[in-house]
Amino acid sequence: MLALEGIVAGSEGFELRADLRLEAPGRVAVIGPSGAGKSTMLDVIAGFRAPASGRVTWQGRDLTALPPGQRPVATLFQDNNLFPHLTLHENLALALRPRGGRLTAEERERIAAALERMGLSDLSGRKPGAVSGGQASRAALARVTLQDRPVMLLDEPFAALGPALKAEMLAELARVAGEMEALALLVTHDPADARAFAERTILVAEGVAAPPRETAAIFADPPEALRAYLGA
Ligand SMILES: Nc1ncnc2c1ncn2[C@@H]1O[C@H](COP(=O)(O)OP(=O)(O)OP(=O)(O)O)[C@@H](O)[C@H]1O
Repeated sequence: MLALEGIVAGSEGFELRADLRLEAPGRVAVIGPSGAGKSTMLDVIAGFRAPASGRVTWQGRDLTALPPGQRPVATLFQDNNLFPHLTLHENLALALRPRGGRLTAEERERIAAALERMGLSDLSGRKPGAVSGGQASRAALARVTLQDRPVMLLDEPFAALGPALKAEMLAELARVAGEMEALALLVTHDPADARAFAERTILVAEGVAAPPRETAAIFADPPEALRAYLGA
């Protein structure tokens, strides 16, 4: 269980409040208007932003004071975080050895397996600029899975892809999150993504991240803020 307890966070002139619990494993969408605070909430969970008050706990353990690298959290953002000057294999190696250094045989095997699972074995020596957008997205996803953390935060990771490829990547993400028994939080602007991917959905609007509701239920009977956002 990941819990945000009495969280207040933000920057000048903006405040987000969150009081909610998320059962793990699970797939959760985070939806709401631009500037509502979706990324702020993810930053608080990842440890990139300290809340003004409240705490973040995982399985009852207080994470609030821990730096990002010591949290059980892996993140994937829209620009997919791959280093352009490194090959796909080297990018994945960094997930295991952030400070560089020689890989062990076991680490090499894990990287090879992660690339294979994403159908990228033949492309491991290429740089991100020399593969397609979908292949780069798959490599970024492989990198997140290698980190092997039970909480995965995904901030519009596939927004740059076309609809068919995005649907394929969401299915892939659902599959790996299931295999890893992870809690996956997906920020998206597209209600179809939430419907396709998430069992539960958090609405972030008017300065509040609401407790998650069943995705089908929240879209069947949207609260006013979601109705306004959807233009319904
Ligand atoms: N580094 C920053 N400095 C100052 N204000 C910021 C900063 N980052 C975000 N904000 C403000 O905080 C508020 C919430 O931003 P946030 O990025 O969390 O929203 P969001 O819901 O993720 O938006 P989007 O859907 O557009 O990505 C916004 O009003 C934004 O302008």
